[in-house]
Amino acid sequence: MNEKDLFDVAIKAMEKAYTPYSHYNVGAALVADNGKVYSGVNIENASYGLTNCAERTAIFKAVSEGVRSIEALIVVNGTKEMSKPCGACRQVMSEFMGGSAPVFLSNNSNDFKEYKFKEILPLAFSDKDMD
Ligand SMILES: O=c1ccn([C@H]2C[C@H](O)[C@@H](CO)O2)c(=O)[nH]1
Ligand SMILES: [Zn+2]
Repeated sequence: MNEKDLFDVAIKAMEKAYTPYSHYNVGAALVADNGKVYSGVNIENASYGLTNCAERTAIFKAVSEGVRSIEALIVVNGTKEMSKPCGACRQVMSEFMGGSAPVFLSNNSNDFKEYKFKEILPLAFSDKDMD
């Protein structure tokens, strides 16, 4: 699965985003250690702070099926602006991603910026060595 395939999965997943408050749709897709691909969307709430981002939804779906390591992750959104995961999601990523694992930040138009995880969360508070 390359970043283009992962992009297609995330864009398709994004149709299911639940965003009655912000109308800002986000989709995420990841490749897990078991070879499977998991997707997630943002899920908002009338109590705004309880919103779960697309990235964490995808990660929590994977981990709840036994995944403990994420090999690659992409984030798309419904606009032309590139996605930027929030701090909470970056911290959750640090639990399951190695420092060199690729994170693709994208938009709705198949533009990519590829980062190593450690580039988007330097000095991570983590149990692991971020290599
Ligand atoms: O990387 C991001 C940034 C924001 N959001 C969501 C949270 C909220 O539903 C909406 C606006 O912040 O976008 C994500 O899911 N992922
Ligand atoms: Zn987030």
